[in-house]
Amino acid sequence: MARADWPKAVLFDLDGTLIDSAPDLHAALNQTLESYGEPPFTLEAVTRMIGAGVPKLVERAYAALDKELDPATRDRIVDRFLKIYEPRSTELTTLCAGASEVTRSLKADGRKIGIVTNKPGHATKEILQHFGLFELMDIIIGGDAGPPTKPAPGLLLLACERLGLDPADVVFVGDSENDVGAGKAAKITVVAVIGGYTTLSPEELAPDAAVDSLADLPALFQTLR
Ligand SMILES: O=C(O)COP(=O)(O)O
Ligand SMILES: [Mg+2]
Repeated sequence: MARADWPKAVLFDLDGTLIDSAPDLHAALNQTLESYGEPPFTLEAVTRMIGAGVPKLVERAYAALDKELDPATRDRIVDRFLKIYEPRSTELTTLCAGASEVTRSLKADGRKIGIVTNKPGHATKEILQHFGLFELMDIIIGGDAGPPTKPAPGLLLLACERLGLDPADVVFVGDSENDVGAGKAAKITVVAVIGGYTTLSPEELAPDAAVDSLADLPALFQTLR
């Protein structure tokens, strides 16, 4: 039987799914690297490093420079990166097509909506405020919320718990292998928006369903019910 109230909540990944944040992450990473005397990366190279949170972004940049970081040094670089990134996190960042419309229309339909991102919570909230999405969200879980980051299931499960919902009543929408992995581990239906920050093909990503654009989500939910 079709369940018009399913899904009860739609959780969204942030970077590469609702926002194109790579240009600001790229600029902030290069400024951080420059401050340590390291050379810059191209936007394309940095885009491939995004998706697993800031500590991994820093680790991946140094790995690409053939440098290993001890945890204390990495944490210092992460702190400097965040000091540079946070005040400029919406300078070049744009909303993905349909992000504002689809979140508003799902909410108007009576569904809960939220964000589950590996990006730290403070930067996440600032960015959502800037784009007028903060007030709309029923739940915002950042990468520093406590549980291990995606692809582990903990951030998604924390969102479900705080919403008081069973994972079976929730859909997660993301762009990368971290999102698909987390959704599957949490037993949450996971939809991939094609064209975000991943080097994998849709077949390799293997989500429960895929859409070319955020605007296709409401119609997809009808077919998944
Ligand atoms: O901060 C990141 O690297 C990724 O964040 P995301 O989980 O919103 O894609
Ligand atoms: Mg993402």
